[in-house]
Amino acid sequence: MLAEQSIESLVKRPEGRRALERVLCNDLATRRYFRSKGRARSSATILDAIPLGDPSAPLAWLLFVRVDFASGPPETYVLPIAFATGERARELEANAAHAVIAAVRLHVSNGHTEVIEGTLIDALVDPDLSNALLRFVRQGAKFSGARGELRFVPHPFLQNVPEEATEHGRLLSAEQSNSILVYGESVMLKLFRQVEEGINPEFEVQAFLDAQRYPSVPRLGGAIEYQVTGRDRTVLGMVQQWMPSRGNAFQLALESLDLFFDRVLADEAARSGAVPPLPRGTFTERARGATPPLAHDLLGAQVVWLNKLGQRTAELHATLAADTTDTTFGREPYSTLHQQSLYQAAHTMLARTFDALRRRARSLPEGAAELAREIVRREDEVDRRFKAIGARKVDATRIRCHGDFHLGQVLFTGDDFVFIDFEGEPMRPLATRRYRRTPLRDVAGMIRSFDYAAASALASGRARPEDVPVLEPWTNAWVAWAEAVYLAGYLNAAAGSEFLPKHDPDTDLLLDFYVLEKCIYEIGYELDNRPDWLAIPLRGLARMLEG
Ligand SMILES: Nc1ncnc2c1ncn2[C@@H]1O[C@H](COP(=O)(O)OP(=O)(O)O)[C@@H](O)[C@H]1O
Ligand SMILES: O=P(O)(O)O[C@H]1O[C@H](CO)[C@@H](O[C@H]2O[C@H](CO)[C@@H](O)[C@H](O)[C@H]2O)[C@H](O)[C@H]1O
Repeated sequence: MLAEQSIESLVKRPEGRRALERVLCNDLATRRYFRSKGRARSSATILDAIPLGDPSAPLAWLLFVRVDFASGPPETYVLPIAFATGERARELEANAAHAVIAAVRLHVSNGHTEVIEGTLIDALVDPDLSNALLRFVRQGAKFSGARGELRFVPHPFLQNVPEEATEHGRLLSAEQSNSILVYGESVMLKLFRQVEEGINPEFEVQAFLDAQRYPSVPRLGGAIEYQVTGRDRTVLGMVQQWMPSRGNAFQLALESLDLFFDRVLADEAARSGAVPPLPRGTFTERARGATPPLAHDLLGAQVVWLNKLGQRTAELHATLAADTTDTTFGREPYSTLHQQSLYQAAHTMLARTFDALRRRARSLPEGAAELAREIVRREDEVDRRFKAIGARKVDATRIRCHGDFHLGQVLFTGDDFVFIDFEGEPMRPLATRRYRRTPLRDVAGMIRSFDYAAASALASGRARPEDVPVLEPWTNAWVAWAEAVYLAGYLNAAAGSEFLPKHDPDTDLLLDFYVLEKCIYEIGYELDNRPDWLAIPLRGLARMLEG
């Protein structure tokens, strides 16, 4: 139990602070947003502590905590903390255990010493703080810590949303890379958990698309910035339009797959062992060929939405590729040097990921352990596939992209799609997430996502175990046709655009490289964050190596 005189002395007095730092060093590593779960931590240091609200009685403290590791660069996280006592503390311990950080005993002296026991919590679950945060943005509030200043900056969209419509903030979910507070039905605030000095790609791309009046993203409502004197400003959070939706496209795909499973199981031929032929050829050949009646039967109504998703993806890329005076956007040609560096980066990621698979072989979940053992033997084969990217000059264009494009980043409004989360892949350093790349990298991310949706639908337990062998070949066909229809929608809408390679073999080469690269990234991501999902990219990789 932590013991101090007040929360202020806990975060400021050297002894209190050191005890809190020891607690945080362990606590942070258990959070979904903590990036380097596989690295040995050496210590945590509170770099700054900013009182939120009236400095003499703050609602919460915003901590900047640097975590150091046995080797490699440190990481800094943002953590709003508050003290809960009595009924409130007990309620949180029972119903929101994820928000609890530590038990605290305060020895408060007001003439006599009073002992108050309570709980240190992640303050985002406190409705008073969530409501105050949006109020701070509306007011353009500023707060100071020992090192830096916190600034809340409103944008016009928020000024036009009446206060009554945003009265009650609620924390969306604890299981995200970042934390989201939703206010009524119209506004949300996202707090980025990892602080990296430099420009935040999500805010930057969102602001660019907002300025271009691009319709398929939420409007930007404001920002939360932090600045240490003499250093670059860091965006810690942003306010955005909340888009009412029927869920994300991953959920939509799962619903479609459920219906699809019913159709397959109702089919006599399928039940007696008939398997569908898989489409042949390269990515572009499959997409450019006519969609056969079988694919229409398999996909049902999804043909329409997959095609539209492809079209909307191309429109997003066309906006990101637009002529602009902003030198961090716009187009750049491919060069052999760039192609070589793509190979080097993929080679390094492959080696690091496969090393981690080997190191953790004993602790892998049952379904993944055997697959992992087999796949690590094929490292050279994967590496050779990556090497193809440098074998000849590719005639392609690089632009700023979404960066971590998958079905979960697409909201389905009922008849259309909205794109969110332009942060890039959270496992990569900030600077590399801002590079210009071929937009086919986003397309490759989406292609991988069809495989994820199909694999998780099969593993969801909805299908009876004895039906899984019947469903498997049909599910593979669903994935192949979903890919082809999505890509057809993309290629048609992007035809003639400068961001699309002029020649299909170049498109195929880039897609092949990036689908493989995403799959290796996913292995690393699942290993660190969701080992129960690890079998999905491992199987995906095995299939790619067969194909
Ligand atoms: N502007 C928005 N409108 C409606 N829902 C949203 C919006 N932004 C995010 N969400 C919801 O929050 C979830 C997590 O958002 P996301 O930006 O992907 O967070 P993270 O950065 O933590 O990955 C999304 O899957 C979606 O359900
Ligand atoms: O959504 P984030 O920005 O946090 O992205 C990370 O987490 C994703 C999972 O939440 C992960 O996506 C992988 O799982 C998805 C299903 O949950 C699937 O749709 C994606 O295709 C698959 O890559 C993403 O890779 C990671 O960066």
